[in-house]
Amino acid sequence: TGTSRPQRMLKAVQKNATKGDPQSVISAIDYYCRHKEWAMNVGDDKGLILDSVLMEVNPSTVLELGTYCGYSTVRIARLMSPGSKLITVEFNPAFAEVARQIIAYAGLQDKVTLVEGSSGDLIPKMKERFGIKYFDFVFLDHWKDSYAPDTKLLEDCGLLKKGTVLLADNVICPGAPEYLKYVRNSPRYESRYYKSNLEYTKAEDGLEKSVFLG
Ligand SMILES: Oc1cc(-c2ccc(F)cc2)cc2cccnc12
Ligand SMILES: [Mg+2]
Repeated sequence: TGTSRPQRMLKAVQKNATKGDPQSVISAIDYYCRHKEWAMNVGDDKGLILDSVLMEVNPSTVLELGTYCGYSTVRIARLMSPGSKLITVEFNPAFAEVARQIIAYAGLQDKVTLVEGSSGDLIPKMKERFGIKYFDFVFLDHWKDSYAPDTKLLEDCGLLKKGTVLLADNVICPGAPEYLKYVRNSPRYESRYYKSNLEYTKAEDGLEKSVFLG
């Protein structure tokens, strides 16, 4: 066998980015994925929308579902205020291992708690394990058919408060139709679609921002 795509991405970061400089880590991954081999990071186009929505919220607590290699973890954590906390959940241990190293290379390990496991199992444990009362911001970027059930689970576990912002990746490609139906038809959310491109391609994709109304 040999190296995996995530391992090659990590090598590209170690070669081309500056330790402790999150922006250089982001640029190194974007360059690698645009010019060497595609990978399923949120990417630079949708990443700019993620940045602006995140800055608008300025959250104290963030939940990310789907870490992959940590690209969006770095994008989010680099913009978070001192003392704020990001919990990121990854099911795949090989992805988690690479993500830990990329997050540490960016120097953001103090803001980030990476938890390995299934979101469905971990969400009910957030309060007891991490002392989380509410999440101010949730980035959904894991398996698309988990978006809706995990959102309902966050509601049922009392982890959303009035004003919590959910931002979901890939609502067009690969698509999350059940999730869109749920947040767009529920009186408990105010949703809007940000049209963009599938990472590193010309295909359409976009982000859905949904504000929990309590
Ligand atoms: O941003 C993403 C993109 C894709 C994707 C894979 C193959 C395609 F041909 C198109 C899109 C999958 C994801 C799975 C989980 C989280 N994000 C993803
Ligand atoms: Mg994605």
